[in-house]
Amino acid sequence: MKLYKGLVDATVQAVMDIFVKNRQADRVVEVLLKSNKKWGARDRAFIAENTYEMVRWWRLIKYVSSIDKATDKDEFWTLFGAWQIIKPLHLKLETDNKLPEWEEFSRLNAEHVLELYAQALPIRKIAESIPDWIDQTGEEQLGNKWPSELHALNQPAPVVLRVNTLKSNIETVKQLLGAEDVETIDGVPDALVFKKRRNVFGSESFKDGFFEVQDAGSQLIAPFLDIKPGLSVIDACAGAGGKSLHLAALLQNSGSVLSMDIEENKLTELQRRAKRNGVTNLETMLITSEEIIHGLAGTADRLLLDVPCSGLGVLRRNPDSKWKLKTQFLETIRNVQWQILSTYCTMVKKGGKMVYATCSVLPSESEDQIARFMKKHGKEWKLLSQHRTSVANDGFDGFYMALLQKK
Ligand SMILES: C[S@@+](CC[C@H](N)C(=O)[O-])C[C@H]1O[C@@H](n2cnc3c(N)ncnc32)[C@H](O)[C@@H]1O
Repeated sequence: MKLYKGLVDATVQAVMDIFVKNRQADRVVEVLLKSNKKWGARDRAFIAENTYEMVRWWRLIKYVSSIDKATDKDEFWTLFGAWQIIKPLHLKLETDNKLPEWEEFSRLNAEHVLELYAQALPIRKIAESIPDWIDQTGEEQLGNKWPSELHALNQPAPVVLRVNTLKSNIETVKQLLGAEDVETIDGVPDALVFKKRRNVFGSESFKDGFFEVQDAGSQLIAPFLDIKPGLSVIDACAGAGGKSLHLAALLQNSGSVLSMDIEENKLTELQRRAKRNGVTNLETMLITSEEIIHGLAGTADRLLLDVPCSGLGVLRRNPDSKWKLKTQFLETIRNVQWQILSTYCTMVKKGGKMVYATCSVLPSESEDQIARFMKKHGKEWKLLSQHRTSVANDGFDGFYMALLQKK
């Protein structure tokens, strides 16, 4: 293993910013990589990979370093060094684990680190690096499916694209990106996945709106809503519009998409993306009170409720969220989900359809909410189908979707 001090220092600083200053990992990496134009592609990959790996395996790394709470830079260097010692074993890589003889690594005893690593392996919450309460909740709610799901959620996610059929098609995008570098995905008609990780945001075809980056599981949600050209569709938790853009493409720019959210900045970003995507049938609306929802009663042929959730189905993309999530948040967010589901459903017309979706592996945010809804509203609603994607089973992020029809 060849390490360069400047790159290690940058990585150590990034990890410190994430854990000490409580900054978001993807933002920290983005800003850091922009700050030094001299770094080449390999340097950037080194910093990004090692930062994400350390965030992902944080509890394990602290355990093998015998550091409970790191606050100063020396400790972060030690944690980095410990990760380099166990990394080849833990990620099954064919690289050696000998550290350079730098002063910064002088506190580390490689033999002891490896002993502690062997001790950690049988303890799932440490070996899989997850807070006690998430491990316990996962086990309670997923039973024997939890260990494999948790393990899969700790693997880095592939880069998946959704080809924007308003502007291009899968064959053209394949050629533009290099047909030998991408693959199609069975059952997800507009998806292309990179064989090797690649940053696509700088490419001309991205700037031209030929594709968006969107996980395969997420790409199943808009079609699940049974979209046909000409329909009027509401996406009530639209965020920055990943699924709104897909809905507009499935409508072939006919009918209408009304994208709503409670956060204005997300809707502004959505409008920017809609323009790049060549979307012409979409409007945004900020939700400022429940009156806005009542005012749209009975207007939608289709309603998407992509509700806020724990994000425990997308941990491989946002590994820092496992350290930031708190038990109390789960309780609160379930109430918000229920509130959205039971109030916003009034926007659907008779005979219209609604999809309730989460990016959580937990039934309490997903199947249980729909079961509760059907118990209360079974006279007015029919549950047509439910579907779950699983990182362990199909390699897609962990999404849940339920399709309901208003009688
Ligand atoms: C899972 S995210 C949506 C992701 C988005 N649909 C996409 O595909 O990119 C959930 C969204 O719900 C929004 N939200 C939270 N509470 C809400 C509420 N009461 N009504 C509507 N949207 C809400 C959040 O701001 C967030 O953007």
